[in-house]
Amino acid sequence: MSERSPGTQQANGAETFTPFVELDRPMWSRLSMELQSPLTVEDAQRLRGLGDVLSLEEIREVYLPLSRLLNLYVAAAGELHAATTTFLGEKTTRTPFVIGVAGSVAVGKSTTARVLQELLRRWPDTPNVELVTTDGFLYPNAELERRGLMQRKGFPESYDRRRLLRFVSEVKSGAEEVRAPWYSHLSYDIVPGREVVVRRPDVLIVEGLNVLAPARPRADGRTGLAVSDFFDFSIYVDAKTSYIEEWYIQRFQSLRSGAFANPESYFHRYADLTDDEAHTTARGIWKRINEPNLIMNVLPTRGRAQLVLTKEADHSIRRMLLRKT
Ligand SMILES: Nc1ncnc2c1ncn2[C@@H]1O[C@H](COP(=O)(O)OP(=O)(O)O)[C@@H](O)[C@H]1O
Ligand SMILES: CC(C)(COP(=O)(O)O)[C@@H](O)C(=O)NCCC(=O)O
Repeated sequence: MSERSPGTQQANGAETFTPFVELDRPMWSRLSMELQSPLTVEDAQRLRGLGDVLSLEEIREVYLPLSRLLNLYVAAAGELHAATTTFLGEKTTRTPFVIGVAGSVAVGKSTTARVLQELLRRWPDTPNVELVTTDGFLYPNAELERRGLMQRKGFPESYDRRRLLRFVSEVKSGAEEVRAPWYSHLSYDIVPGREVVVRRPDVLIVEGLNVLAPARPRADGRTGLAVSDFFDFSIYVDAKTSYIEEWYIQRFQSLRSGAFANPESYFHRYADLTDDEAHTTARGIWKRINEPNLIMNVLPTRGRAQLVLTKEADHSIRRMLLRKT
C-alpha cells in the first residue's frame, strides 16, 4: 500500500513539485467500500472495448470509487455555478458537468468512458449521461488528403478543432440541442448525414486522444480557448508505451476476423493476412502514426489531467494519481 502526498518529491536526487496524490488500488478501493456495484458480468462484457480487460472486481475497486468522487464533484460544481449566477443576479439553471477522457490509441479510453457513463447514470442526480468521441471531429478523409494529413490521423491538426470547441462550449452553456458529426471505424471516415445529437445532459463525457491539449496561440499572438477549458473533471488513461503497442497489434490481429472481415471495412484487404503479416502491418501503422502522436502530442498532456489511471501489462488499473491542488 502506498500514498504519496502532493508537495515536494525526490526525482533523480532533485526535489520536484507534484500536485498529485498517488494511491495504489487497495487504498483507492477502500474509498467506497460501502457501495454495492450495480453492474453485472454481462454489463462488463458489453462495456469492454475489443482486446481490453474489464472485471467486476475492477468495476468495484476502481470505477465505483471514481463514480463516487465524480458525484461529489457534480454537487460541488453545481454549488459553485449557483454562487456565480447569484452574484450576477441571474436565475440559476443547471449546466452539464463535462468530463474529458484522454490517452493513447488502444489504451482503452472507450472502456473507461463507457463504464463511467453507466455508473454515473445510476446516481440519482445524473440520470442523463451522454458520451461523445472526438473522432467525429476528424476532417473527412477527402479533406485530410487535400491537406496531406492521411498519415497524421489522430494528430491535433487532423481535427476540426474549432468545431469541437464550439460543440463543447455550446453543450456546457446549456444549449437545448447540439449536433456533432459521426465517424465510422469501419469506413475509416466521417459518415455524411449521420450525426450525434446531445440534448442538455446532466453529464457529458468527451473521449479522445487530444482532449487535454492546450490552447493554440492565435494569429494575433493571444492564446485562445481549449476544449479542456470547459471540463469540470479530466482523466488520462495511461500505460507504458510498449504495452500499448502490444495491445494495438493484438487488437489489429483480432480485427481480421471481426471488423476487417466485412467487405465494407477500409481495412478489408488486411482480413486474410497471416499472424506474422498482420503483426508487421500493425506495427508499421503504430510506428508511423500512433506512437509518434502519443509521444509528441498525447503524453505531454498527461500532467494536465485531474486523475491519471495507470494500467499494467494485463490491462488492469493498478495506480491512481489524483490532483489535490
Ligand atoms: N480499425 C478498426 N475497426 C473497428 N473498430 C476499431 C478499429 N480501430 C479501433 N476500433 C474500436 O474503436 C474504439 C476506439 O479505439 P481507440 O481510438 O484506439 O481508443 P481506445 O482503445 O483507447 O478506446 C475501440 O472500441 C476499438 O475497438
Ligand atoms: C480515430 C482515431 C484517430 C481515434 O480518434 P479519437 O476518438 O481518439 O479522437 C484512431 O482510432 C485512429 O484510427 N487512428 C489512425 C491510425 C490507425 O489506423 O491506427
